[in-house]
Amino acid sequence: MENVLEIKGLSKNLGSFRLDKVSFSLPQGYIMGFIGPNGAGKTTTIKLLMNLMHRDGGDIRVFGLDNRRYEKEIKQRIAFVYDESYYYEDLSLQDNRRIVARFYRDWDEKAFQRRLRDFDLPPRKKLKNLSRGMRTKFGLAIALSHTAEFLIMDEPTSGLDPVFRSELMDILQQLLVEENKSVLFSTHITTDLERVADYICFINQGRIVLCQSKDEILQGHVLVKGALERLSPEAERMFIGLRKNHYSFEGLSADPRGIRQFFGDGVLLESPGLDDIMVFYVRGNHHV
Ligand SMILES: Nc1ncnc2c1ncn2[C@@H]1O[C@H](COP(=O)(O)OP(=O)(O)OP(=O)(O)O)[C@@H](O)[C@H]1O
Repeated sequence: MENVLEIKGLSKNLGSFRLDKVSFSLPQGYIMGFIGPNGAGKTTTIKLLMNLMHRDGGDIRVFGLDNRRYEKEIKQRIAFVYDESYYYEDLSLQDNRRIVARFYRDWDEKAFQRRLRDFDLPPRKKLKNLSRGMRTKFGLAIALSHTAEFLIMDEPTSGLDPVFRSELMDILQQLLVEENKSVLFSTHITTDLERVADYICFINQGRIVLCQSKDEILQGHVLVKGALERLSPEAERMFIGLRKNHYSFEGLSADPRGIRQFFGDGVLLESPGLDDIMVFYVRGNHHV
C-alpha cells in the first residue's frame, strides 16, 4: 500500500510548546482524522507539512516527495482548507476565484460553479461579508475545484452547522469512493470522524498518543463502570484514566481482555467513543 503522506521524527520548538518527534503515515485512498485538545500541535504539524513554517528536525514526504524540495509540484496536487482565510477580503467570491484559479493547472470551472450552487454561496458577495461557516464553504468550493489527489483540512467543520457538517462528511466519503482521494482532517468534533475516518491520529502536548485504524482504536479500548470498592491499586494500574465519585468509578483501559479477566461480571463494560478516549488520555486520573 502506497503512502500519500509520511512524517518521521518531526520536531519544532516554539518556546513554551514543542512538537516532539511526530511520526505517522497515511495510506493513499483513506481518510485520517487528526485529533487532539486545544494547543496539542495539530495546526503546527499541518503548517510544517504545508511548508508554512520552518522545522527543527524530521522528514516529511507527500506522494513520496520531500515536501520542501518539491513544494510547488506537491501543492498542485493538494487541496488545502485552512481555518484562517487567505483570500482577498474586499473582493467578491467570483473575483477571488479569478485570482486563485490562475495558480492551478487543472482548474475545473464547472465543478466550482456546481459547488457554489450546492453550498448556497452568493458569487457577487464580498468575502468580508460572509459568516465563518460560509468562508469555510468557499475554501472548500475552491479546494474541490482543482483535481487534487490529497485534501488537507485544518478544523474545517468548526464554524459549520450540523447539517452542513453532515453534508461535508458525505462529500468526503463520495470523493474517496469515486475518485480514490486521500484526506487529512484535523478537528475537535470527533463525532464527525466516527462516521467517515479510516485512521485516527491523536496528538497531545506535541506527541502522538495513538495512530491506528479507527476500528483498532475503538476495539482496543473499553470503558469500565463499577462500584468503587472493586478498585484496588493493582486494578487501577490497568486504566489509562479514572474518574471517581463517592461510590462508583468510570475508567478507560487499553486492555479489554485483562479487564474482563480481572473483574469478571463485577463491572459494566461499554464501547468508548473517540471523545471518551481523548478525554481519558488527556486528563488521566485528574478528573473532578
Ligand atoms: N508562532 C508561534 N509561536 C509560539 N507559539 C506558538 C506559535 N504557533 C503556535 N504556538 C503554540 O503552540 C501550541 C500548539 O498550537 P497549535 O495551533 O498547533 O495547536 P492545535 O492542536 O492546532 O490547537 P487548536 O485545536 O486549539 O487549534 C500552542 O500552545 C500555541 O500557543
